Amino acid sequence: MKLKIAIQKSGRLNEQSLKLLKDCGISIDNGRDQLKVNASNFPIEVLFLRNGDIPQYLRDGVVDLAIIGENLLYEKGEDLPFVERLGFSKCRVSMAVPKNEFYNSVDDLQGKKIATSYPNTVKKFLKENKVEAELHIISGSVEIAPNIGLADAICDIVSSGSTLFKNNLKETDVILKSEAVLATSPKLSAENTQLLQKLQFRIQSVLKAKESKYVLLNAPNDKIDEIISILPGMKSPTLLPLAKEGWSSLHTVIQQEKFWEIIDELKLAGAEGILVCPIEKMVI
Ligand SMILES: Nc1ncnc2c1ncn2[C@@H]1O[C@H](COP(=O)(O)OP(=O)(O)OP(=O)(O)O)[C@@H](O)[C@H]1O
Ligand SMILES: O=P(O)(O)OC[C@H]1O[C@H](OP(=O)(O)OP(=O)(O)O)[C@H](O)[C@@H]1O
Ligand SMILES: [Mg+2]
Repeated sequence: MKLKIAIQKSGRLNEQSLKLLKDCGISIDNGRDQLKVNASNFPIEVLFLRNGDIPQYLRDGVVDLAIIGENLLYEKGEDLPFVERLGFSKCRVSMAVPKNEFYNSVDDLQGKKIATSYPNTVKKFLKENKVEAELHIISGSVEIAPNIGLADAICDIVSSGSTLFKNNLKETDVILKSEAVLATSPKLSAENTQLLQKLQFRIQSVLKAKESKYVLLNAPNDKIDEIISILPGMKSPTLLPLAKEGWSSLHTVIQQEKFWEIIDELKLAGAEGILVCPIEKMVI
């Protein structure tokens, strides 16, 4: 009994997918050019594959799981389920046209030429908007297409927007937002579903820890109640007496994004020596 997980052989998702497995305590020693590796301490085999091939492998049950972009599921695997969002490789799939081109609405794409590596995504978008356009399917460097006269518009992945900017294009419509997900095969066996649950538990502990911070601070005892009222969602923080008479140390876990919102309030309320530490795993 062993799970087979596909991850991208090389490219945007490869490094962070491997890091996630490592953070889950799964050791894989992928020697150079090895396309199939067994973990030494978890019943899982990692297959390094081309991104675009992965949906079909999932469908056929050749692999049980895969780490892929949600956008690829939308393009090639709408029938395939996913069980976790993994929080990395966040991007969107968008339409774009030359910066100086007049663009009011999607109707302006009527009869135009659109270059893309994601034909099904574009077809769905055009159909929903009742627009007919001509597709040019290319496998990369899509943003160059309008500049070389190949197309009037493009549909591609946008993250920082710098590739669009450098190619004098403007984003006009966001078709979908995406991040890496853990997708599953519809043919997953009952035994492997159990293993998947084990893996998911580990992934959730890692993800939860990433979004949380362990905060320690010192404060005079008469300020502790006020400080606790500022801390979001805290039921019962740990309180320890300091050697200094009348002072305590307060320990708590808060969401990283909340921390910056409340730091000034904490200081104003009398908190001192505030330490913010990363959490490696969080088991709930
Ligand atoms: N600029 C980006 N920022 C964030 N995420 C991105 C970006 N570009 C791509 N992605 C995400 O990473 C995934 C993989 O992209 P990448 O360009 O590495 O591979 P690919 O060209 O789709 O596939 P292949 O493995 O066949 O080369 C995409 O499906 C998308 O979800
Ligand atoms: O908005 P940005 O931050 O500029 O990112 C978007 C770019 O990143 C991806 O290309 P990638 O570098 O993966 O090259 P590729 O075309 O070979 O896939 C995508 O295809 C865009 O071109
Ligand atoms: Mg790419």
